[in-house]
Amino acid sequence: MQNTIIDVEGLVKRYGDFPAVDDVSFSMERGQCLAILGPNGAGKTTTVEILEGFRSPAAGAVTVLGVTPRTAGRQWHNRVGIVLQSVFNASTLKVREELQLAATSYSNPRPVDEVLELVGLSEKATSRVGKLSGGQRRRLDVALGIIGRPELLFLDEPTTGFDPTARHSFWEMIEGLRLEDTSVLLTTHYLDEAARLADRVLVMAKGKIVAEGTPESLGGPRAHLPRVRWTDDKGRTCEKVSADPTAEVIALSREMGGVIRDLEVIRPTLEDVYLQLVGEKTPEGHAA
Ligand SMILES: Nc1ncnc2c1ncn2[C@@H]1O[C@H](COP(=O)(O)OP(=O)(O)OP(=O)(O)O)[C@@H](O)[C@H]1O
Repeated sequence: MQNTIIDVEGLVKRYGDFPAVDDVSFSMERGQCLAILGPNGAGKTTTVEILEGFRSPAAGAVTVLGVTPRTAGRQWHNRVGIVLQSVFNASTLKVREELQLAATSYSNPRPVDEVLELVGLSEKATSRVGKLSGGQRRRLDVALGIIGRPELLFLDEPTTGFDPTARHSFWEMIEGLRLEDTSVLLTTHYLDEAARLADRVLVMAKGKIVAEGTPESLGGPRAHLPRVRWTDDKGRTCEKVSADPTAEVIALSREMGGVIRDLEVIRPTLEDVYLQLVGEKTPEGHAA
């Protein structure tokens, strides 16, 4: 079985003259969860829609599961699960019926009740699709994406509209699917979601990849250094980036005669690193 399941080389997509995706290359290995992050309009959905076969590239080469998505046949579609960014589902069916109908398209679908349980919709099995709340509809979208037991699952902003409990259940569900070797390509604006689920992260901005790495290494080692923050004797907030915060705190404690006012040691989250990468935040505070 091949290990590279997504291979993108020099991908370009223009809308008129506007380069929505501008010479993007990356690959994804089987079993990985890859998160594509980036501000609104960065080109994430356009890239993913090309990988899903919904759009044609202007230039570049794309293979997904060894096949060019735009011309892929039914067999390929059976191996791929897709949860689009927003889906208008005008179905008049009940939730279980909707899933039963979807399951008939696949050769080896998951049992409907198992899927209902996985996405937390068992109690809504007999409700009409049109009567679901926004978050419940989103769970149904995810259920429709996974019912065919896909090898590769595309999730475009899957937890938008979920309450915090539902998001945590969703993450556990994805972790469960990954234990069954499902590869996942995720786009999300929730950095905690990417940090929790992804092995690798790509950051896109203005149609290009501006950074890539693991959630722990993105942006280089300096971006992950902890900050020691405190209030000095004049009431000013001070901050120092340090590879050795313990030494910093000991030195400060000596200097300040024991108690360090408002002491905090802050480890940058993926969100902090991301915001610096896309230029929406500069390191704050002033050094001592
Ligand atoms: N069908 C279209 N016609 C013209 N321009 C488009 C079309 N679809 C997207 N664009 C433009 O291409 C750029 C990239 O859009 P895309 O939807 O890929 O971004 P995104 O990173 O997914 O954004 P978001 O986080 O808001 O979903 C945007 O500037 C958008 O306005």
